[in-house]
Amino acid sequence: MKHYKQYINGQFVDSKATGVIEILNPCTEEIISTISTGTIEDANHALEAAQAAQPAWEALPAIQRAAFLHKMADVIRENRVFLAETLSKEQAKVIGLAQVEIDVTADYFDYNAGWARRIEGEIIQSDRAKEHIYLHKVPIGVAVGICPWNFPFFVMARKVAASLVTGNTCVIKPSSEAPNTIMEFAELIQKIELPAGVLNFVCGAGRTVGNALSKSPITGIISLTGSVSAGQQIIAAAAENITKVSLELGGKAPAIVCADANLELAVNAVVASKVIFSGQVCNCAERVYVEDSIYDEFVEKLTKKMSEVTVEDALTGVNADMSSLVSKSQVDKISEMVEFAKKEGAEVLVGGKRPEEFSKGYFYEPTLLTNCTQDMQVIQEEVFGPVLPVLKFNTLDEAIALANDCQYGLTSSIFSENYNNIMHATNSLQFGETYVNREHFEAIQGFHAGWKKSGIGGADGKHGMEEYLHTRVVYAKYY
Ligand SMILES: NC(=O)C1=CN([C@@H]2O[C@H](COP(=O)(O)OP(=O)(O)OC[C@H]3O[C@@H](n4cnc5c(N)ncnc54)[C@H](O)[C@@H]3O)[C@@H](O)[C@H]2O)C=CC1
Ligand SMILES: O=C(O)[C@@H](O)[C@@H]1OC[C@H](O)[C@H]1O
Repeated sequence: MKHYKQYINGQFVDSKATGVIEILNPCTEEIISTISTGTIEDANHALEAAQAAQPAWEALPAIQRAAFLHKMADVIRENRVFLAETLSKEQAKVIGLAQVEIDVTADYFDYNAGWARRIEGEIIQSDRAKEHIYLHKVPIGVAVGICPWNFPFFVMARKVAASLVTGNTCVIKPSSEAPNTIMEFAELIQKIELPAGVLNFVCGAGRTVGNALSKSPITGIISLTGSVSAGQQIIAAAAENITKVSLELGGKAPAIVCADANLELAVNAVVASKVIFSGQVCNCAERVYVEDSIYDEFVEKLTKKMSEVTVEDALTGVNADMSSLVSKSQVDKISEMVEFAKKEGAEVLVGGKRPEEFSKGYFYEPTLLTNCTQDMQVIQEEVFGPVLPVLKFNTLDEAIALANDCQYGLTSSIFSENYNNIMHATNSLQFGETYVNREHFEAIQGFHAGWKKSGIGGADGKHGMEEYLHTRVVYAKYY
């Protein structure tokens, strides 16, 4: 069985930690690899390597830094099937979606390489004669990327590509639930001869390795994708040095379905927004508000569609819609939330339990709940699984108020054929993203950013790239 070492300063090295974390295939519960529990010394060693490598990396013309990103994209494409299988096995992502994640990640590196010639400053008119005010955009220094397990490979690229093209060096900490694909990538890119220390990968626990990366004075920016609780702990650790944070945390996305919506389209989009990666995505539809006059018809169609969702082994179920959840703790959490919702009065129309046909794995049935009320736990707290609660509304203003009654503010959607409804909703929903008549999923050239407890800062596009830049202002007086 493979043991992944730490990748620090251009070398694969053993951690001094004696403990290992076992990585399971969630569908079979078989141990497929191990990583080190990691140490604070590993984290500091990686940060020191990144710090030492940074001035020379920044000094390279951006177009030369971008050339390395294109090479990373090429390596991913050359190994696309192997990487997709690795990803599918370590986290139970259905193979089709795993392949999409790998392919989009290659595109992401190419896309970010495209910023090389577009990192632009400004020249501003001064109030003084013979003076120019220059705004320079400069790298922050060392970027730390702390990754989640749900889209581990893509999210790693989000942090690496934007930080490297802007002239930062980078330390990545993969999630201990799904480090394999990232660590295989670390091995595969050896052939591109990236200067040592520019990109480092340190595995280990969040509370030790992640914490050390977050509180070090070397770290210039910490980008986390993960839970609210990890975000809060990282803010506390970053407070010591007032280190910049960019946090993409949880979500509780509402989907609003108006009476004038195209119901077929709405049903398909809502289900797609729920079952992608078994509902374990921050974007996923977590609650649906349906206008009273179409409620029965919509729920009937939704029941049919949710009943048709197929659940299979991630690697062999080539056409499956979803597979196992990522871990025992995820399936236990979701089972408890559904049981609690039932106690609070919810009615289960589809699913509501672990499927009997799997003797191993952390599977949970696609689940549809009705008879829900706004104050229930399943409406207020993130489920992060294949559970869809449905509620009724009478007016659009009521639906918007219910949607906004939430601690999160990442994604949301509205289904309507009425331009005024759509404009009113998109202007009133307190969410970083609103999708109109389509499923919830962002584009690499957009800006993925949550409001409220969903985060600070954001990723993707021009604004995501600029997260990794400081502004230096020079007042240049001449005679
Ligand atoms: N927004 C998102 O994309 C994600 C949200 N989640 C939510 O979080 C829940 C728990 O999943 P976990 O894997 O435990 O997520 P988590 O938030 O604990 O882990 C995400 C990453 O943060 C690291 N981390 C955790 N605590 C840290 C700390 N104190 N300092 C520095 N790094 C730290 C972890 O090692 C991991 O690499 C899920 O049920 C889901 O609700 C989980 C993964 C992704
Ligand atoms: O769920 C999230 O927060 C992210 O991990 C997710 O990864 C791929 C999607 O594009 C992101 O929103």
